[in-house]
Amino acid sequence: MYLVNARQMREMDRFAIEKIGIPSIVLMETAGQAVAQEVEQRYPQARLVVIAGHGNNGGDAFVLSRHLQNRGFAVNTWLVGSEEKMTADTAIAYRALVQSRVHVQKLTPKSWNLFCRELSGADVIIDGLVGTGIKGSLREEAARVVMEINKRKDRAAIVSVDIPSGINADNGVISSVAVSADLTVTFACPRWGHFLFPGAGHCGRLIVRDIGIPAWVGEELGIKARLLQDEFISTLIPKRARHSHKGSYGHVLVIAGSQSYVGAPALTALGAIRSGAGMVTLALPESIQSMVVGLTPEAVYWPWADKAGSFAPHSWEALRATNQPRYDCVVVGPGLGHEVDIDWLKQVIDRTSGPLLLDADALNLLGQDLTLTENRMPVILTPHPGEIARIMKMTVQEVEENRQQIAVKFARQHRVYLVLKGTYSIIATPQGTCFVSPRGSSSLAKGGSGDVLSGMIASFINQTGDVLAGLQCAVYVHGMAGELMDEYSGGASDLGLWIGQALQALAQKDRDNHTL
Ligand SMILES: NC(=O)C1=CN([C@@H]2O[C@H](COP(=O)(O)OP(=O)(O)OC[C@H]3O[C@@H](n4cnc5c(N)ncnc54)[C@H](OP(=O)(O)O)[C@@H]3O)[C@@H](O)[C@H]2O)[C@@H](O)CC1
Ligand SMILES: Nc1ncnc2c1ncn2[C@@H]1O[C@H](COP(=O)(O)OP(=O)(O)O)[C@@H](O)[C@H]1O
Ligand SMILES: [K+]
Repeated sequence: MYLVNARQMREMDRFAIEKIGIPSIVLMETAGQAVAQEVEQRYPQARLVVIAGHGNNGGDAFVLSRHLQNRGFAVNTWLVGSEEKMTADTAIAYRALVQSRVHVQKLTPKSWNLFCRELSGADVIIDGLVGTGIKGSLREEAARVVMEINKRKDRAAIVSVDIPSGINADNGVISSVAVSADLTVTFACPRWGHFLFPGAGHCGRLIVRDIGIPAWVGEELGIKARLLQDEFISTLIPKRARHSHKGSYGHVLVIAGSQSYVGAPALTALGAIRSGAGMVTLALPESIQSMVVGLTPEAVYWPWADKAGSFAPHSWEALRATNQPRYDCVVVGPGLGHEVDIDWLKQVIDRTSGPLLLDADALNLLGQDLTLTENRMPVILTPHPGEIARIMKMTVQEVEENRQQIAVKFARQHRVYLVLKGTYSIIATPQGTCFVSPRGSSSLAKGGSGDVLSGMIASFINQTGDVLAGLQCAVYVHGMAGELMDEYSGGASDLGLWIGQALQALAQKDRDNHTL
């Protein structure tokens, strides 16, 4: 499913109207009906207050008001704005509502108290004040309305049309206030503002409804961002052949760990093992090997020269050995600590082949010289916002406010695959495309979950034989496993169990899709 900004949504609309010939009023009618259906299904017999602005978002709200009234709902509809400023389609939707003998009240200083009383008596409040057409911060009257809506949050369900009013659909920024919705019904495809914070935190449950714009329009318009979904991921999950052996599923090499971070290599190995890797070798500073062995008996151990509990400066020379097995994907970084230096990393990069994933402390080293991976492909970087901020010499806030642009620009410029981790992780490719995973949970907001993800990425790259597919599977399944795990009690080392459950759920989905 495509993920768009406000301009791209307008272009999709225009294409549907001008090139396909769907009249714009039909799109509005379909959009309004779609929200009406969602409300009818979820809140039967509710008393509704519908709030409409004079833009097309308000037009959608007028349409849904008419349909819900026709289905027997008690609806009070308010216009916040003026009839004169309505768009052509909104004016049509408004007239149809009025001519259906529905009284639309106008919000004025005089009617304000009545408006507040009606809000207090509502079971469901529909927010059609402003959608993707918002400019800057909400003006005073709209902001007051939003605050009144939010005051009823405990007593009424709040449903936003397209996007909660006050959120910038391009970047999720809230300049002043925004509606805090329980349910948001959007059309055709989601907008970035639904997945970028703080806006994303105001959407409640997000429903995407088809309004008749064919999916290929996104491709036609060159839209490069997509939201990952179960149906797509279930087709990527590699099948296990009955007639297979450990060599069939790839060999992962993890170069990680130090005295202070004994668990990190173990968690990375666990991520790889629990998601189907055939073989995992752990290269560790010699002195910590005995501690890690007890944590992951499935791994093969490769002790490297040690200096005070970290990799010694020349420990990379282990890679010179001529009798090494073939490693299909290499992970460097989890728990390295601060003792290794950039020359050590350079040697490791130069002396390994195949897909290379740099995580954690390896990313901090890479920040000292971004040319290190220039001649090495493919390279995968998995920073959290703090790590990319350090690499790019920005603040975490700057990163979080520009997640999409930073991920895409960095991946293109440095010709790497980048996973910008976070509540909705973004995968960006060297070609400039990007993918957002809607999956995840606060159960993952704990030390070590990123280490597990790195192992999963390597494992899925090997099993799918494709870097992008491996990244998509790993990030998505990691998020699903987090959703299945208890938010409080589940830790990174418990993820293994839930990875299995997530994979089974996806396999079932794939079977369902192929059953007539
Ligand atoms: N394919 C789809 O997805 C379809 C989408 N559709 C719908 O169209 C919507 C987009 O419609 P749109 O372009 O008319 O803009 P919209 O969101 O109503 O905002 C403009 C209005 O907001 C106002 N306003 C602006 N800034 C403001 C501020 N700071 N503070 C206060 N007010 C402010 C502005 O007022 P003005 O400045 O003009 O006085 C104007 O009235 C989209 O979200 C979806 O619901 C469907 O109808 C069809 C298919
Ligand atoms: N609230 C959340 N919702 C979804 N995913 C989350 C959340 N918090 C953390 N995660 C995920 O958990 C992982 C944490 O990685 P990271 O910060 O590198 O942890 P560590 O370095 O301790 O292993 C990332 O994949 C991130 O996307
Ligand atoms: K809205």
